[in-house]
Amino acid sequence: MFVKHGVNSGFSSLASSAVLRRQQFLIRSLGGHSVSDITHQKKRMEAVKCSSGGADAECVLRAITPSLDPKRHKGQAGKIAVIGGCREYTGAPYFAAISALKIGADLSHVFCTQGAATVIKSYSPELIVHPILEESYSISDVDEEGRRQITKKILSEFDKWMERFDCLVIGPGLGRDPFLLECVSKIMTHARESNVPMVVDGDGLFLVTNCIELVSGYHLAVLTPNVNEYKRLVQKVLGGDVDDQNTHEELLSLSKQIGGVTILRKGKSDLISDGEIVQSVSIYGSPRRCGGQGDILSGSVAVFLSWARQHISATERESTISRTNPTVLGCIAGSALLRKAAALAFEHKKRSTLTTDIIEHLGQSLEALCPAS
Ligand SMILES: NC(=O)C1=CN([C@@H]2O[C@H](COP(=O)(O)OP(=O)(O)OC[C@H]3O[C@@H](n4cnc5c(N)ncnc54)[C@H](OP(=O)(O)O)[C@@H]3O)[C@@H](O)[C@H]2O)[C@@H](O)CC1
Ligand SMILES: Nc1ncnc2c1ncn2[C@@H]1O[C@H](COP(=O)(O)OP(=O)(O)OP(=O)(O)O)[C@@H](O)[C@H]1O
Ligand SMILES: [Mg+2]
Repeated sequence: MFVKHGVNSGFSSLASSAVLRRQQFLIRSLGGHSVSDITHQKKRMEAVKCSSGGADAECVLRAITPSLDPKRHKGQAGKIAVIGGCREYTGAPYFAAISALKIGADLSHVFCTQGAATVIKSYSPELIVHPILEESYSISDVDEEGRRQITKKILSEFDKWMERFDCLVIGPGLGRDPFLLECVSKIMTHARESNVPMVVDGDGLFLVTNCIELVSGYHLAVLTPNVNEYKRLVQKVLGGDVDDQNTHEELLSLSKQIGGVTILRKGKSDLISDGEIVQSVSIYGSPRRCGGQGDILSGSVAVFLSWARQHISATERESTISRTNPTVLGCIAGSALLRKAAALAFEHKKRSTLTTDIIEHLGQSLEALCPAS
């Protein structure tokens, strides 16, 4: 074990005494690294330590959250798009998209199927909903050429908007319809070509696990697997079962194997790796495991990732935080905020705590860490 866990601490960083062991592990498990690679990794590891000697998630969250500056215009605090929502699921994309707004993004879009769109719009007038996706059942009488035309239209509709987004969230409530997933894989390819960051969750992970090239080597991609999704990823990429004795090493190898994609493994503690470092967030959350908490997380990570990128481009690369991978910072902040909000919601609602209650506490949790004025 090379990650030190602080009691109730935000996120625990690599203890300096563990750096050497970590280097040895990297050399053993990853192989083929030059001395300069290792030195670079060592620098990165040191970079994630706070000046106080023990970085914590709240410190990251505070650093990357932008102030409410009256000079800023609409859109500068973030434009997020969720790609998800189908016949079965309308809650998941709503949770992700509304969480992004509640945290402080200016605009939140949802790209979903027609049937899901009306429902999602009725949940909230704040969301901008695009009913562009199609599932196989709605085009069952369309021939091959017709399907090609539909795919082309979906892509051109999406492309009109794509470059305006600071981050995409791909997968909450997307479903597993083959035609729809095929279209979404093309959307992902376009987004990647345009360097648009993406958080892949839920059925997006089902898609990516079966077609790892979609994200492999893409440094602006974040995967947020739950226990099942992680198991499937490990089986596919590392070719074995999950090893609960070596969680950090396994996550590091998994991320490395997918070319440095950032992975947030959800669980009792959230573990985050970009193939170079491993961080854990273990702030006390809630004992309720109602569905939808992962969706809040994916929307939150998208916003914080965008803010982390803004923060890094606006500051000297000298501070500890600004030298850390923005995708990792986004994961740390998103995880910390969700857990705080879940804890607050549980204090009020106990056994009846639902995802909507947690969403209602996102603002209060953020305010406690970063007062608006
Ligand atoms: N209120 C809402 O709208 C919410 C909607 N949600 C949305 O639900 C979707 C799935 O996410 P999840 O978390 O249930 O996935 P996960 O833990 O892998 O599966 C659990 C078990 O179910 C099965 N299974 C799942 N989907 C299947 C399918 N289409 N067809 C067949 N089997 C399927 C799966 O089987 P397996 O794949 O392991 O064989 C496993 O045994 C995703 O879009 C998410 O965003 C959630 O965010 C919660 C709130
Ligand atoms: N055992 C646990 N103890 C405390 N917190 C947990 C536990 N498991 C998950 N969490 C928290 O809940 C969040 C959502 O994780 P979860 O595993 O429920 O995702 P999910 O299954 O994708 O959710 P969803 O129902 O939205 O799809 C994680 O970020 C994590 O912080
Ligand atoms: Mg999920």
